Amino acid sequence: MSLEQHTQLKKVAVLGGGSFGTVIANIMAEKGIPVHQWMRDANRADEVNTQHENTRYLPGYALSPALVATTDVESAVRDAAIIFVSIPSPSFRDVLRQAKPFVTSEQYVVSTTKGIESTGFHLMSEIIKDELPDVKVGVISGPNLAKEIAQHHLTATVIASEDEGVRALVQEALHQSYFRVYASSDTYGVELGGTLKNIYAIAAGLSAALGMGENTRSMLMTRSLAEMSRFAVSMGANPLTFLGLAGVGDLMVTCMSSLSRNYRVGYALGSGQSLQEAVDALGEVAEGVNTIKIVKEKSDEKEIYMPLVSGLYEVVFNGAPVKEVAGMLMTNEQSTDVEFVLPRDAV
Ligand SMILES: NC(=O)C1=CN([C@@H]2O[C@H](COP(=O)(O)OP(=O)(O)OC[C@H]3O[C@@H](n4cnc5c(N)ncnc54)[C@H](O)[C@@H]3O)[C@@H](O)[C@H]2O)C=CC1
Ligand SMILES: O=C(CO)COP(=O)(O)O
Repeated sequence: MSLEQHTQLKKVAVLGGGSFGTVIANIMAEKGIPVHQWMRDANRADEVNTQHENTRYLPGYALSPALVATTDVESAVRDAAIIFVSIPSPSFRDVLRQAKPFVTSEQYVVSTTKGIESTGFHLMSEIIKDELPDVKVGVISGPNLAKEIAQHHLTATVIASEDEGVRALVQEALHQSYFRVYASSDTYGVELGGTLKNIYAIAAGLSAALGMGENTRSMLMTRSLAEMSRFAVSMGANPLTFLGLAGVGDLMVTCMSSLSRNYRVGYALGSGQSLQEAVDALGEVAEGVNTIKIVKEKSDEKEIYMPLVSGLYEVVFNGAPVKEVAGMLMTNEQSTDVEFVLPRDAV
């Protein structure tokens, strides 16, 4: 479908009834675009349609009365110009398969999910291409705490796609007075940025719970950026993407806000809870927990130097004391600040 044909957005679909799916759907409903949000829970759909609230994931936030929720995936997806998929990574492929019989090659499919499929290291854009090889694909990512968007705090995101039409249409669909959408062609880098920062948000929550200071937090965030861009570049991403909203922008918000679920998991661990207790208390997805494991495995396999990931893995999954791990990181071999300026092996 050409861009001209798309410009009147007659219908958009959002798959997922959680906090992010709901705010993305609501942004478009508020500007008059017909939005069909698919969710599996019939009571929740009924609540969105009649009370205009999602009390499980966004309690206390009024939703647009124009937002239509449904449990029928066919009616949600059929004839939608864009299908946003906002489903946690472990279920992403399964939900795409449910939608697949009703999706045509003219539709655009855009992931909002910040995670990696555990078997085979697939990002969500790769799963879309795998399951729906004929559609055009995009991802959105950036510093986008759902509850702040629901309150209309000024926010920006990135639409990344190799296809100009996808980028333009998503900008048109999501742009709002409080929501600005920037474009990128580095799909893999933007997607990895959103995914990897969840790991470091857990580390930031841990260090906050242990009363570490602001110097520590700045060091942690900056070295996290160095580590995540090193990993992403070795996987084929553009390092400059990490200077943008989907890199440093998302890293900052997630490492600094207690609204981040990943940060909260880290904080709970640092306060003495077990991983199971921390995850159970959250009741929502914290993608970073699985991502630590998946990225640790991949970095070991590809021999990518990721001391923060290795240390965090020991803390989260093997019960290593944080202070001991932090001590080891501080006494590691000497290194360089920005390795794209002075390579690591130059010291
Ligand atoms: N909440 C946020 O602030 C942001 C979240 N994201 C990303 O968006 C993705 C979705 O996150 P949230 O909406 O926040 O998660 P959430 O935990 O709030 O909700 C997850 C939703 O997915 C549904 N779901 C899970 N498995 C399902 C299945 N098999 N079939 C049907 N529905 C299923 C749940 O019922 C729930 O409605 C995550 O990857 C997250 O990292 C991205 C930006 C911001
Ligand atoms: O990705 C997010 C903000 O950009 C949300 O982070 P959490 O999944 O940690 O809540």
